[in-house]
Amino acid sequence: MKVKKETLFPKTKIQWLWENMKGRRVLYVIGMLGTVVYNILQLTVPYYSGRIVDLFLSGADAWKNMRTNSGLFYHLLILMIVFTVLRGVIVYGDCMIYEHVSQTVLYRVRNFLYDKIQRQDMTFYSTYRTGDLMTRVTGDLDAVRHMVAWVIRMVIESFSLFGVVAIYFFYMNWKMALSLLIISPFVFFIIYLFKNKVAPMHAKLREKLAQMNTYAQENISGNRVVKAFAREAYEIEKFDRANKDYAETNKETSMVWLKFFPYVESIANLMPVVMLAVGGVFLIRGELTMGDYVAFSGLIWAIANPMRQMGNIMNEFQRFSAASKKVMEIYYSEPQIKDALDAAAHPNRFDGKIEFREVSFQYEDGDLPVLHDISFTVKPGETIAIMGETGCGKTSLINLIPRFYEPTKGEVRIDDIPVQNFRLSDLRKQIGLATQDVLLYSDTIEGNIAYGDSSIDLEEVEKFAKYSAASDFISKMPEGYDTVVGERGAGLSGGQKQRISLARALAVRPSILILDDTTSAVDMETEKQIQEALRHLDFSCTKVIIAQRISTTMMADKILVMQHGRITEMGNHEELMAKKGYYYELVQLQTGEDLV
Ligand SMILES: Nc1ncnc2c1ncn2[C@@H]1O[C@H](COP(=O)(O)OP(=O)(O)OP(=O)(O)O)[C@@H](O)[C@H]1O
Repeated sequence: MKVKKETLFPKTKIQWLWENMKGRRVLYVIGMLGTVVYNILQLTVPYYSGRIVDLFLSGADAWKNMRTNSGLFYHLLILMIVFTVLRGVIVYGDCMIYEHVSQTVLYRVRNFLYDKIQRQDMTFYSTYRTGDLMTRVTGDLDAVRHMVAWVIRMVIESFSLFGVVAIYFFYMNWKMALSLLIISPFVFFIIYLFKNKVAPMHAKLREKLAQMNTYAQENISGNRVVKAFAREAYEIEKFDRANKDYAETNKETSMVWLKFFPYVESIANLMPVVMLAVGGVFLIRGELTMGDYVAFSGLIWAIANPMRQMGNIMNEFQRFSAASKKVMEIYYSEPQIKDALDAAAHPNRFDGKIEFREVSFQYEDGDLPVLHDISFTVKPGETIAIMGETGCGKTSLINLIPRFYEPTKGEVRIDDIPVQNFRLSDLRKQIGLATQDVLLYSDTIEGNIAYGDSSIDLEEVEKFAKYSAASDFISKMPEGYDTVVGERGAGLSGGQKQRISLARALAVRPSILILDDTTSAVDMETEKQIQEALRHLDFSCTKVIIAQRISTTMMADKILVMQHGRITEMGNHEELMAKKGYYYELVQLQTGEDLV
């Protein structure tokens, strides 16, 4: 599949969030309503304070009221306390709701992404770097969680607080309210300008983080190469540069707000000044009671703080925007290679006939085709050997059998059925593959061999290890088949890893066995043993073997010689020797070295 960097998503970011809140939406709406409610309750303290001041502290009858109407005083005081406690309880419950829903979204999206990534095809893996993918499922996803848990809450909090208090201000004294609120549109304009500046910064920041994570991941997994070339200092410096770059971009992003902050802060700070000046005049003129003045000043923060908070919210919103785009890119990505809608189930073993019909192939990011008009047939149970100089297209050819890639022209058939007509799982279950680059899991040797079919018992594992000439060295290990091989099979030689990988491919009893230079690192004697074992497997199996050694190819029923993506010679050992072409020359060359 061609993974487009600029993808149009079927849903907006907020719709996508909403979709992933399924099952928790009602709870989330309750949370949002709770936010509005506890912000309304913010009014109660200044309201009751205002009334207490007017009735019992500053009014002309204050002292008299206190003596004759002390019940009301305590009543107001108790209500103030009750509402304060109630507000505290709602805030607590509300925080729990936001946290709970955000964790649910995080869990759901993370699982979904992992599932998506697992099902992607080869092009996806060559398009995305591991560090970048890791950033998407960790840092980017956390920005999404933060949106649900904090940003949305802050938006509701700021707007509801601002709105409720503005209405209350107008209710108390519209002239006073207007004087205070008239400057607020400037803040929105400043925030709008800020948004335009900070949005690209967050996109850049996110790329820098992915770059840094990629360096870290590559260095950790490639530590042996680093050590072999004594490049530790170089790698440390490279990471340091990426780290510094990230830190600088982070700083730059923060600085953007600092450019706008003084204006917003000045406007917010102007509020108490306006309050003092205009409120004072209104008090003197008798247009405002002392109680209302107290209520106004007790709530002035509720107008100023949302203004201050706005920058922060916009900043976090842009972070979410940059991160969610990256997450959604994976979320909505579809592999090109997937089951055809009419793919029929094929649970039985294949006979093992393989046919390439005028197959050409080019990688999507490649400039030129790597395979040209490849045609050949392998009968069930036969062994075909593919040879040719490095880069001539051998691996590309065998990758078309399990549909890791699709031919750009022509058709690959198994048992006379185009491979596209099988379900991918049915097709791949019937193929045992040992790749050039051996990757063993951090598991026991037994676990690694039984990876494709965990139902097989130790006895069978031992049998497959015998086929691949691995049983001798495994039994010499102190813990035998229980030996845990580290990440990438550390602690084993290249040839040992290859033999375990071969046993793993055989352990699924495949109808088609594909070996990509699997015995290149084993000695001649061991390779002979393996070839002999492969001829006497206790199940029928067509073998496709990429090999460079004549000792392997001469036993094959058919040999394909490839040059520059084309088949230049085809036949068995005797036929190709008689041709006196490239194969003959190779035999001459190797006979002097290997075959005596
Ligand atoms: N994922 C890829 N994307 C783009 N080009 C690729 C990719 N993999 C291989 N190629 C190119 O395709 C060509 C054939 O590569 P391939 O791995 O099939 O050769 P090979 O014969 O198996 O080589 P070797 O013997 O070294 O393993 C090479 O030119 C290689 O650069």
